Parts: sequence; structure tokens; C-alpha cells
Amino acid sequence: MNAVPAPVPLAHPVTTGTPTPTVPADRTVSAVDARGLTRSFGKVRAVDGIDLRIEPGEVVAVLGPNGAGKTTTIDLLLGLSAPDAGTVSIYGLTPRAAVARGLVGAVMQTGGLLTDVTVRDVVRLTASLFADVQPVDDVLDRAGIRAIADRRVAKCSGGEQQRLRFAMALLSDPGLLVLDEPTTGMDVTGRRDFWDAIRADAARGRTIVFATHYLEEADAFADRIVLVSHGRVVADGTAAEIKALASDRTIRATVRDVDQPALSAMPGVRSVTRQGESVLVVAADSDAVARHLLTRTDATDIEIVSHSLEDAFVALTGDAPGETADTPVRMPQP
Ligand SMILES: Nc1ncnc2c1ncn2[C@@H]1O[C@H](COP(=O)(O)OP(=O)(O)OP(=O)(O)O)[C@@H](O)[C@H]1O
Repeated sequence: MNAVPAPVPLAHPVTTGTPTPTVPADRTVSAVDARGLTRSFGKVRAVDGIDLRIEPGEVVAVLGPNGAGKTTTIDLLLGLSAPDAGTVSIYGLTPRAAVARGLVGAVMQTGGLLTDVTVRDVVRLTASLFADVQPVDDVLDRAGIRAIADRRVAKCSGGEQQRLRFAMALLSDPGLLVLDEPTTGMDVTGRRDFWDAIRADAARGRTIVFATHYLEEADAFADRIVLVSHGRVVADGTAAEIKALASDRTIRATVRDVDQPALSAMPGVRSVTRQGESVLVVAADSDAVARHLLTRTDATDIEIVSHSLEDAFVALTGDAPGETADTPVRMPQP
């Protein structure tokens, strides 16, 4: 059992103008500090020693293939289940204490919504459960659903229902917002509108942690990507850093005469292929290869292509992302 934490003074949100999210007054405390988290289900070790520290204001994607342990990790962060080993603290508190103080909001993949009432009524009813809430119209605005506030929930699209869940999560103006694959099953427009609303909100300094299979969402939206595979963190960094881990680049040039053995002998060069008038070089140090081609050969039209996040994902996890039919992954290809 975790000890009951001492009370943490809160920085109260300002209720006029642009409010700031509710966070503890001690701004030096990490939003998330998880150490050695482990959680098994029978023989399946869903989470296998995850360390994760997230500072206030970071937008972090937990990215991984099916069954990687993302949802289990999110559940542990939210206190929905307890780890077999390891510790997790949210703003220095146990997850449950942090949730009880309105420091954490969550948008899960699914979950019961009343369907026979209007969007505004759902938010109003939820607001009545809390002592200290943001004005209902403010959260409707911030979730981008004020225009459909009088629509019955049953008539809302999947994307609109997710923005409704987002509005509900904003009621306590939590410093930390946790989203578990929030756009699963949405069409492209729904996903774009959902992320537009989240992006505008994140600009106010909220800490956001989201699990996703969608590489392009992680790439486009997160400051930092934590790549999870088989219950472990296999990479942690910016999208550019993750891509650099699978750092080979392809250099293509039009060239009449090239000394292939000399190119192949350069440090970090993995392959050299002739394709008609072009040469294709796969190498870690693309600058050195480009310099060589420009100074030692008659190469023209030099093109350097960095590999996609999807390439890094496959290289690091050994899994193709989002393999199920309902979770298509479309990465912009180089
Ligand atoms: N309640 C449970 N009982 C038994 N096994 C479970 C349970 N929850 C998760 N698992 C197993 O733990 C592993 C990790 O599951 P988890 O849902 O955390 O992965 P995920 O990365 O969120 O996957 P997905 O992207 O498919 O939702 C999987 O092998 C899963 O089958």
C-alpha cells in the first residue's frame, strides 16, 4: 500500500482571461515520475520495468505496436491499476491523490457517455460532481464543441464524442492530461479536428501524455516520443532523435563515372547500388558521401532522403505498427 501523501499546495487556476492549468505550487516537481514499473497478467508481462519522467509542459507520445503495454502503462499512471513492482508519482503524489485533487484529466479510447442528452448537459452533469470547475461554456470552447452544444450525444460523430470526453477532462483544468489512443476509429477529419483542439490547448502549458499507434500523430504532435515494445521503453527522444537511431540515409545522385569500391569503403556506408545513370548509397554519414560525390565525381542532382519514423519504429521494435485493419498507419514516405 502507498502511504497517504501530505497535502500539496495547489496553484489555483485563474478564472478570468486565459486560465492556466491546475498544478502544484512547487513547479520543480515532475508531472510524472515512474520508476521500475512492472505489471503482469498471468504469464504476460505487460509492463516490464518502465522508467518514465515527464516534466511540466511536455507533450509526450507513448508509441508502440499492439500489445506493447501502452494502455497498461497509462492505467498505472492514472492509478486505475497498481504495479506489481515499481513506483509512480504524479506531481509528487500517488496517482489517486493527484486525480482526487483535479491535477489529472483523462480521455480514454471508449467509455460510457449518456447518449439521450445534449453535449452541454453531459458537461454540466459532470461539472456538478466537482467542487471547483471551469465554466461549462469555456471547456466547450476549448474542446471546439460549443457550436454543437445543443446536439444530442447520440447524434455526434466518434470524433465529436472524443472532443466531448476532452471537454469533460478539462473541467478541473488539470495540469496533466492523459489520453489513451484517443483517435482510434476516427476518420481523417475527426482526427484532425481533435488534434487541433488539443494542440490549441497544449499551447497554454498543459502537460500531455498520449498513447498512440499512429506514427504521424506522434511525429506531428509530440515534443517527445517514448517508444514502447514488449513492455519496455526501447527509445525516448524527439521524433528527429528517434529517426536518427535508425539513422541511415539514402543518397541518390546522377553520375556517369563513380568508383564504387571507393564509395563502399567510406565509413558508415552500408550499400552502393547502380541504377541506370544514378547511384544509390545508403549511409550513416550522408554529408560525407555527398561531399565525396561533389568533389571527386561528376555527380549532379544529389538528393538526400532521411528515413521515416516508421522505418525507425520497425527497426527498433521489430514490429510493423498498427497492423490491425481498424488502426491504419499512414506515414508520409520519403
Ligand atoms: N486485463 C488483462 N488481462 C490479461 N492480459 C492483459 C490484460 N490487459 C492487458 N493484457 C495483455 O498485456 C499486454 C499489453 O497490453 P496493453 O493493452 O497494455 O497493450 P497496448 O500497447 O495498449 O496495446 P493496443 O495498442 O493493442 O491497445 C498484451 O499482451 C495484452 O494482451
